[in-house]
Amino acid sequence: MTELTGKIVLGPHRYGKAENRVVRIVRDTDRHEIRDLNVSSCLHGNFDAAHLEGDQGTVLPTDSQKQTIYSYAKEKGVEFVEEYGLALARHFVDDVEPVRSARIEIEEYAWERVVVDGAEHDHTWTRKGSEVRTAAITVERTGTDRREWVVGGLKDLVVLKSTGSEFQGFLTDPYTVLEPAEDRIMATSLQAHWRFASTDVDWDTVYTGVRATLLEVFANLHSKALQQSLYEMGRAVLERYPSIAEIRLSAPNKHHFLYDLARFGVENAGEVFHADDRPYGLIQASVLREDAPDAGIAWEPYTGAM
Ligand SMILES: O=c1[nH]c(=O)c2[nH]c(=O)[nH]c2[nH]1
Repeated sequence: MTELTGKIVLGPHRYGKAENRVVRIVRDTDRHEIRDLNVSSCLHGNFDAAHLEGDQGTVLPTDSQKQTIYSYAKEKGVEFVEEYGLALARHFVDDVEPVRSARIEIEEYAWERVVVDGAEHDHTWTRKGSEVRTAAITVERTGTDRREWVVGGLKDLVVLKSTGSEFQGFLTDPYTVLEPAEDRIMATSLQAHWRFASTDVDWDTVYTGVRATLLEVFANLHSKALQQSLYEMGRAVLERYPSIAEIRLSAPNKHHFLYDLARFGVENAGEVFHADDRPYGLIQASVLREDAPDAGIAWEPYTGAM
């Protein structure tokens, strides 16, 4: 047994208010708008004494962070979640002395208008699908220098194609029982997060375009594996959007196994499947430019929201 006797010290630490559920209604006219957000703040800085001595002198309460998050939803607005996140992160870094870096993580839930008598209703919506838009904004101060990173993204985008996917020619070992598939269902619940090279971006246009590009390539590429699909999806995004330095993709392989109907003398030519929920293959890849600017702490997750 190894016995360790080294001095015990405080390691990395940070704190914030996680998962503030902010719903902002814009009611300047009779046609209201809704933004439905889950916002987390995370501060990193000179907070050693709170851990070592119980001294709260440098600790801005997580409750104050929460109040700021709600007040900024009105003061700054949430038209673009990336700008709202930047305003919050800059505030914590610039105005709260002990803070060295601040990270704001945002999930946005989509709503769509109810249609009544053929017309979209002014102030009633239904929740739209499982898909979530995400943004992670990090601002860091070193001396007089300030660095900023914005990572846009989406998650829980469930997508399935019923042909145009194969998986063959794989390495085998004594435990391999998988049969090669030349025509299979491919389905996933996609997570994609893309890091911008700057903060001067047409946020919504890029979001809509990236989402459409991911789906277009998933649909149109004849896929030899999920790995190939992810790379081609990422490559297409970088080719079309020069404001993006890097994209990270994570895709559970939602397996659909051909159901054995031969036992009943019934033919099954790719028509009846069993959708298995676990275990699942989990394929992850990042695609980036060779000249991508330094990612710094852009990818350090806080809540696990992304
Ligand atoms: O697209 C796939 N990639 C894999 O790595 C893999 N492994 C597996 O069993 N099925 C699949 N499908």
